[in-house]
Amino acid sequence: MFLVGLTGGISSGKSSVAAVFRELGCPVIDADQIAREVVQLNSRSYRLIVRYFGKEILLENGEINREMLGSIIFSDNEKRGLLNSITHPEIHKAMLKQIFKHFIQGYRYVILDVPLLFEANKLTKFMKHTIVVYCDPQTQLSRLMKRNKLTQTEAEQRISAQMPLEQKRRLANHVIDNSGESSSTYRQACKLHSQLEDSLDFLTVRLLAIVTVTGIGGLFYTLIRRCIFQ
Ligand SMILES: Nc1ncnc2c1ncn2[C@@H]1O[C@H](COP(=O)(O)OP(=O)(O)OP(=O)(O)O)[C@@H](O)[C@H]1O
Repeated sequence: MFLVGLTGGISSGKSSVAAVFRELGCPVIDADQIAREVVQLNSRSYRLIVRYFGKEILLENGEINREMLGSIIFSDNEKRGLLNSITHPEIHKAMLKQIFKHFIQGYRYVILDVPLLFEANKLTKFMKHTIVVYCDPQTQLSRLMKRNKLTQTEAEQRISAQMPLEQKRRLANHVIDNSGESSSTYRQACKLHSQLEDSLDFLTVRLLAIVTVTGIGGLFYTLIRRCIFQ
């Protein structure tokens, strides 16, 4: 099995493309969803966040006010680092669990939907392929304004707070252009899915797993034989 990173810009169409891959039977691990799960009430990360950021960041129902936390760390590098050091290990652990589950289930590849894949950078080295969901600047702006009910200035501010989509496009080894109709995006995703399914990259990890399991099994067998026959 191998890992494929799916990323893009705000409102460029990552969720829409992820939905197509799911429909095609490919497992998609959603980093945003995991990030929400690891800070759920009374989890380890939750307790640490409340300890370091105070009860002011809680909503009335006791859950973390993610928007408030987001605005606190937006302009404070030290606090962002602290929050990342609390949540990232938990997020990575949860991701690894899901990756392992899909590996055991025999999937050839798994998609990791990580909006800040290139910004975070740490994960890219584990990705055999990277996909950027691109759309032209005008389309991205109008879709964002429409979806989030933002003014043009607000939407432009959100877009410019991220790494430029053009730059992400150059960093990726596959690009799905979502500037047009959904049907065009669907066709591009289907084509890429067949290409990834046909790739023999999945064999590397499978062979490695077989060699490891056989090696460990052989070692145990030798040890047991020695214990019995000595
Ligand atoms: N090909 C398309 N044609 C028309 N609208 C589209 C198309 N693709 C996506 N959209 C719309 O654009 C908006 C953004 O799409 P989507 O939620 O998939 O993007 P995203 O990259 O996951 O966004 P974010 O990361 O900001 O949550 C949604 O309202 C979606 O319905």
